[in-house]
Amino acid sequence: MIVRNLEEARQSERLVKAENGNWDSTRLLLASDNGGFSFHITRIYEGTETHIHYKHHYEAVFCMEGEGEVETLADGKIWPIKPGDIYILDQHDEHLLRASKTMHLACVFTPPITGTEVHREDGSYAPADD
Ligand SMILES: CC(=O)NCC[C@H](N)C(=O)O
Repeated sequence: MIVRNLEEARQSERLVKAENGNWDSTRLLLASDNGGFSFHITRIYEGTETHIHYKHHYEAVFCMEGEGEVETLADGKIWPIKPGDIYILDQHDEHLLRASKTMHLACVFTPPITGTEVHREDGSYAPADD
């Protein structure tokens, strides 16, 4: 059994901030917990645009608060996102994530991330065995 608290985790190294200041993410469950997935609470700050391309991970993102949109680059489609929506990058979709109102997201990654990942130049996180 594991119990963790978001506010407590935000006071620790579990809180990771994007180098460009666009988002932060509190990694509540990680590869070291051996569950086969990781679970994060992410804030995407209002007025930001982030290029993301998880080539080595599958991610599901549930919006709890805020407002924004995802633009999938392969087809130029815009997907408005509001509380209650979930989007799933089942095709390792390259996309732009924009927040018009700071978004609070619950994110699940498989394979799990190790904890310190931030986006590389190409929008990806390093694969688990890197
Ligand atoms: C939605 C998304 O991928 N945002 C970037 C941060 C990521 N959720 C993470 O938790 O590392």
